[in-house]
This record gives sequence, structure tokens and C-alpha cells, in this order.
Amino acid sequence: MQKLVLIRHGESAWNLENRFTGWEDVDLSENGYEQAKNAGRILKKNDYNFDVGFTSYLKRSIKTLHLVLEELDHLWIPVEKSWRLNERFYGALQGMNKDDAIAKYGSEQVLKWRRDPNEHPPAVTRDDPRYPGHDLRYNGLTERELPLTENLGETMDRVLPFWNERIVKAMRRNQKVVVVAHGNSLRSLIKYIDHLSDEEVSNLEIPTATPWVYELDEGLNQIRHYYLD
Ligand SMILES: O=C(O)[C@@H](CO)OP(=O)(O)O
Repeated sequence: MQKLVLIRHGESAWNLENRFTGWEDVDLSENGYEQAKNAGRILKKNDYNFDVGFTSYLKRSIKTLHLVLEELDHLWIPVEKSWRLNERFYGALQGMNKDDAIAKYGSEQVLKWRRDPNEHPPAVTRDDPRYPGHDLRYNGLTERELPLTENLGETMDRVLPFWNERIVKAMRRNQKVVVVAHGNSLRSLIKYIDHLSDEEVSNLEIPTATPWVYELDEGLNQIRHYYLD
């Protein structure tokens, strides 16, 4: 039996301020640092260890993984980062306070943007400073890969190649894997792994810094999943 651990990053400064974050590279809040360390302690208490870690290009996840590995005295393991594990790109909502968005657009529309897997938030234009094409770290991406907005389905479309080519391959080599990513990139992955319907995934809320464990059989079929806390 093999275990895969997925963790959403600790609380970020903009989670605390209730702002749409997406690809904005916001740091962990003070509480977020503590939550990340605590996730590491929980894993340690339960005798977890890992051969490889995967995370996004965004510091709230990178730092969470680092803090988890530090608690486990595992800072030496290889870590692979990919933009494909980034949070969903929230378009022109990025930076906006979620209550201000509700006041401006109404709660029904904002809920659709947040949780309807097929709904696109308003797009940014390529001259918007939030367009990822202006950011050095995304130099290697093609224009098609650089988002102007994303719904959950499109997030899943760019997460899955990384899942199949890197994460599943590592597990097939019997490596013990930890993945630290984001609310919506993990929702898209869990939708895929658990075959969730659009409605089921719209009700899935993933808490910050709480290890989500999949137990898998030899063929990497799921036996069960649960939170570790
Ligand atoms: O702002 C975001 O990027 C995400 C995660 O914090 O928000 P939501 O939960 O509204 O999708």
C-alpha cells in the first residue's frame, strides 16, 4: 500500500484579508507559518516520511512545503516546482476584496465565479500588470499557456499533465510523495482522482495546511482518503 499526501498551503496574507489571490505571489500570514509547521508536526507524529516533494511557483506553497519538510528533518529531499500546480488564475478579480466583489457584482455571480467549475472570472488584458507574461518566472510558457482568466476545468487541464508525467511516475517508482499546492489546483486534482461531479466539487472546501492522505493499492487505485489532524 502506498500513501500520497496533498496539502493546501498555510493561510496567506490575502486569505486573511479576504482578497482574490490566484497567481499573485502573496506570502503566508503569521498564522500561515504556524499552520505549516503544525502540518509538519502532525506528519511527524504519524511517522510519515517522503522521497520527493512537488509544489507550485508561488511562495505561499513553496514556504509551506519547506516548513513541513523542516519539521520532518527532510529538507534534503528533492523538490520539484511547477507553474502547473499554481492556484487557479483569477483574472481581473485578483487583488479584489471578496466582500467588495459581492457588493459590486452580487453574491450569486461571485459564488459562480468562485465555485462553478465552468464559469470564467473577468479576464485581464495583456497590458495588465497582473498578466503572467510580464513575470520572469513564466518566461518558458507559450502564449497559449499564459492565462488571461481560468475556470476550474482549465486549471485541471494544466494540472493533469504534471500529475501524470511527474507525480504518478514518481509513485510508480514507489517514491513517497508530498504535494503542496492551492485551494483550486487541489480541488481540480481531487475532482479528477475522486471522479467528482461539477456539483460535488463546487461543495468541496479544502482547509489550509491540513494533510489530505490517499491510500493507494499497488496499481495506484484508491483504497480510501482522509484528513490527518
Ligand atoms: O483567492 C484565491 O485564489 C482562492 C483561494 O484562496 O479563493 P477561492 O477560495 O475564493 O477560490
